[in-house]
Amino acid sequence: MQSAPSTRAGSRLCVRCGERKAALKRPKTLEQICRECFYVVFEDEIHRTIVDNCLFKPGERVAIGASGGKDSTVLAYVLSELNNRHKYGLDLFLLSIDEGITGYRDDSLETVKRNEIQYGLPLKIVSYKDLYDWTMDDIVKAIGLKNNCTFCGVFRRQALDRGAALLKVDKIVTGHNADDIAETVLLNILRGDIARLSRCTFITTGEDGPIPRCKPFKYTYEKEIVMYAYFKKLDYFSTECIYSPNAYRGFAREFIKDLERMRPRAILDIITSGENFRISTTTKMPEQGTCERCGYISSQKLCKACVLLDGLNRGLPKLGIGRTTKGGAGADGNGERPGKQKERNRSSLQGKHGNFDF
Ligand SMILES: Nc1ncnc2c1ncn2[C@@H]1O[C@H](COP(=O)(O)OP(=O)(O)OP(=O)(O)O)[C@@H](O)[C@H]1O
Repeated sequence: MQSAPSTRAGSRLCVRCGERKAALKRPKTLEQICRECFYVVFEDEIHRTIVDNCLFKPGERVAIGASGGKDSTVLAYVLSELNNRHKYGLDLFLLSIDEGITGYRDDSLETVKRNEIQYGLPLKIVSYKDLYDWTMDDIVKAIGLKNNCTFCGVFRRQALDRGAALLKVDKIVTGHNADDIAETVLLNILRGDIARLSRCTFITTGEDGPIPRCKPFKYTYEKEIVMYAYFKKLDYFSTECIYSPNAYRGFAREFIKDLERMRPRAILDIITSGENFRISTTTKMPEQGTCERCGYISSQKLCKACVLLDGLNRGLPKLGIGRTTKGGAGADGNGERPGKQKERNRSSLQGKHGNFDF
């Protein structure tokens, strides 16, 4: 269901081509441009981001994390266009994680299945039920609405890696956009999460982990993604997750939207600030190892997913939430006790959908 974005352009000519009537005011620059020029600048900026940051090598297999939402749908569409146009030589796949959220993910997966046909990209779906024997519906029954995003974020992160391994891809790309990254910078500052602050602006992460992840929309504004999807009539699913009442991120989001209204560059400025933070050399950072139980990357004896699963399976779903557990991955950002550097450096994996750090 697509609602019309506000495009607010007058009857002037496009400032780029000077020929066609302007159809929209570009949110990033406030230029009045026509639709055709908007497509060109939007796609070219993503192409430049890909080339300037050497995101891909010819011949690579790349999984697009496809939720059916606007960001990943536009990413799948634009990436396959650019791949053909600029001959990147990539083998693209859609990778969807079915968290088991009735009335939300089942519907959005139907959109991804249509995208599979529309864009001619093979789709792989991996479910929490198969991987963990728990769906998010089951988890919410056990833990309630508070903190469920922690489970979802931790489990999705691993599920994407496991799905990517099944597809034998070299890279995962996600639809995280400039607004998402600016929010994450702000939230990491507010939570004092230095370890995450230092890497949340990286365009590629996880190069030391199982499969690197990149964010080709790092500099792409959410409003422009919505406009692009709307004008191109892309088929996407636009309902918010029924289990994600993450108020803290919501406030950060609203704050950034207010700043953007006053100064469109604010989003890029926050990202630049995040990139330029320098972490004191005396700050202790977590050391990367592997989980003793499942072998997944972890800075603790057990990875966060195993700690959370332990809690669920023992009927103690709050185990691993908001408190550091002995021998297990530590505190979640929300339940954090102040002033404990060691804990603050650990994961606060709670994002809009729990996925703070890609
Ligand atoms: N269930 C999923 N399966 C595969 N990839 C996912 C899934 N959920 C999120 N992602 C990936 O993580 C990115 C950021 O997810 P987030 O939950 O923040 O949603 P979003 O900003 O609304 O993005 P989208 O509009 O693509 O849903 C998505 O763009 C997508 O690439």
